Amino acid sequence: MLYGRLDGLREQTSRRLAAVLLETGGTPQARSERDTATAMHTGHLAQYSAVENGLCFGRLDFTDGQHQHIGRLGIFDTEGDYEPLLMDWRAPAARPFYLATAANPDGVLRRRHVRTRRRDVVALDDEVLDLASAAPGRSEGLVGEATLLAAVSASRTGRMADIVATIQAEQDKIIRAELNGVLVVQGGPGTGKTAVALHRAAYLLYTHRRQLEKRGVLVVGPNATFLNYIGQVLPSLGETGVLLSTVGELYPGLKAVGTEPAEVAAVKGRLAMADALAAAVRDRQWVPREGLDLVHEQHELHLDRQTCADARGRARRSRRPHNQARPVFEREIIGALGKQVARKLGAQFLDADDVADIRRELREDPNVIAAIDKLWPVLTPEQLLTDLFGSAKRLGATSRALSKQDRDLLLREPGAEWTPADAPLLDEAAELLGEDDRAAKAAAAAKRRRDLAYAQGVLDILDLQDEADPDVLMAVDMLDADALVARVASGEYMTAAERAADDRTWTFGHVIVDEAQELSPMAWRVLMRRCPSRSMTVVGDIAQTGDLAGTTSWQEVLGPYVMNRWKLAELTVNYRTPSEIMAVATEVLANLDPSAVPPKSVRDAGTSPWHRQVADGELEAAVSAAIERELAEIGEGRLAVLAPRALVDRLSRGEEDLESPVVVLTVGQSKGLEFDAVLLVDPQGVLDESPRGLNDLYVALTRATQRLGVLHTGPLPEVLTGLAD
Ligand SMILES: Nc1ncnc2c1ncn2[C@@H]1O[C@H](COP(=O)(O)OP(=O)(O)OP(=O)(O)O)[C@@H](O)[C@H]1O
Repeated sequence: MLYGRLDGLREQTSRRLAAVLLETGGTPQARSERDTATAMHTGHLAQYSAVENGLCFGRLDFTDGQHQHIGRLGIFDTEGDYEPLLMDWRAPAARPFYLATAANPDGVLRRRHVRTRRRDVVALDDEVLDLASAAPGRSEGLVGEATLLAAVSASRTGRMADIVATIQAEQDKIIRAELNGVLVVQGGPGTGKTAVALHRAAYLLYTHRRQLEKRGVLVVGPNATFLNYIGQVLPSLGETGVLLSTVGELYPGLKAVGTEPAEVAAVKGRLAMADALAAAVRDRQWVPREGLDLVHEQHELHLDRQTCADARGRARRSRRPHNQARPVFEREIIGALGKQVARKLGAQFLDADDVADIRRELREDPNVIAAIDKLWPVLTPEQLLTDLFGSAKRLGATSRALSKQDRDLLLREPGAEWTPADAPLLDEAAELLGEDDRAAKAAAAAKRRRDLAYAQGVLDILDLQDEADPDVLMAVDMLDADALVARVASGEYMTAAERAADDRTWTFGHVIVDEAQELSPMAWRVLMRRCPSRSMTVVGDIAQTGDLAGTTSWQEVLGPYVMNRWKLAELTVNYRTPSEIMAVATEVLANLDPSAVPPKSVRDAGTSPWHRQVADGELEAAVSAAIERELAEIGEGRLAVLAPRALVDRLSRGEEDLESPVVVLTVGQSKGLEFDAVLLVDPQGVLDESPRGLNDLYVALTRATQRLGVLHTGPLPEVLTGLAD
């Protein structure tokens, strides 16, 4: 019945969309309403196809004899009295589905989980919430245990799936937490932090749609692979208005593909870089000790040191960003030069118009422009950083913020590719420099003239073609070039997320940060600029911090922005890693932080993780053999080989992505991901590779949902002695 309704909705919306698209003409307001209707119907159609799988996944039977079905979207009985036939999982009335327990049934008599494949029901799991089943020790507070265990034990596909059918109570509280303020979600590996973050985005958009639709929601992840891994979840929940991005991609157009030593990235991530960049900008506002000579139309002119210093002082006191302060500087310099020229011509013979002419000629003289460019150059963020990192002398100007050692680390060959750690610096530089928007405005005006000419051309052609029948109303009768350009340029068809992706200064209604422990202080500055309302969800695990610039304390990163006004929520149950593997990982965690409490696994795998020592020359062969054995064990699933960077190329098996049966990755690349089986090669190498080697080892051990094997050539690191030979 519900699928029948869904088909009906789809058909009705298609018809409405077709009708709107056929309409033409009308007032500008009618046109704008039409555009809104088009966007709305298109959005609904996308949502209807997104919810096709698992449309209805639950049913609640209440003690008063009523019942309610729960699903991916709300469907109402439009013929009768508008009763909900299917309740959206995000609606308040659906909450008991996630929260009711035998001890606290909230009017629920029975909770049913419905599992479907395509449009067929394949399984039902019922929980009767009566006192008999509330006996202690029966289940550990898990809701819908059978369905949950089926979900967590299923083979992985290489893409993350949504968890709407089995959200657990501690997760539900976070997903539905209030919109405002900063909420930190701390939880061990596999506790569903990523899943919770994404479902929270869907929940917030549903509950605060009016508030959030305009500014959009941003979800930040650590790298493109991870974003690819989680990319399907929100569409499967029917939400398309969320921008998924790395911090680097928030700087439009940047391809941060370069690599660099971890220590260099660590320096770039430090807060001191903000002061260093401010100093680097000031350093470009030059006052030459001997002044500057220049020639203007046969007049030999001289800008003395004091004149330059005064002009610089004026421009700085304007408190505008560097490029926007340049017109102030220019006005001062032109004024000073104008006086010199006037004196040479005989000031007493000149009137105000002559003086204005002199100034204009000065402003247009390439020699004068070149002189001003030397003293106060217009700079792009890219130029500023390239010049700074390419010169020990320029780096010297930052010595108040950076030590000699830091500056030596930053020095690099010109032409090097941008790295992820450069992205927050470019963004910071863009803030300090501002845009000299005179050029941009002129370019925009020129573009508009071209667009208008083009639009007129299009309309002329349409007009010519239709000359045959003067009685038929044509596009040209209703649309002039102006309106055509406005319609295309207004971006009315774009969602907030699409517009935000191209705009460095866009501010979001809510920002969700995943793997937040990895972000450097400079990256936090970027995110805070994008979220002045400080409505944020910050998700991570400080025991998994691998980046040297990353954090080991939430207060440390958030304090500068919200002091202690942030809330902490914790997740304690591990849905990914079986207890046998978690026992090994717990040993590592205890070495990392003796006070840390490991998350509790929901299930046993029934097999023990293993290790094997092999001779160095036989490593490749041993890895291949182990891959074959493990693949035979996991059948449909995915396997990852995790190794130190130095070994990854040696072990790589050619083209592969997350959906391949086997991938070879560094531990850093595997962060946030999961696989049915994991082969960890050379754990000692992982430990030696970074000062945060223990954290990396902890991450590597907690990626598997079923099986874990460790291959090593040297002795087994002491923290892993719990493994079976
Ligand atoms: N309530 C749930 N029902 C079903 N599966 C769940 C639930 N919660 C989490 N999972 C599953 O557990 C796995 C781990 O979740 P997720 O990747 O969100 O954890 P995480 O806390 O982000 O882990 P890490 O810190 O290691 O990145 C995923 O496969 C997720 O689908």
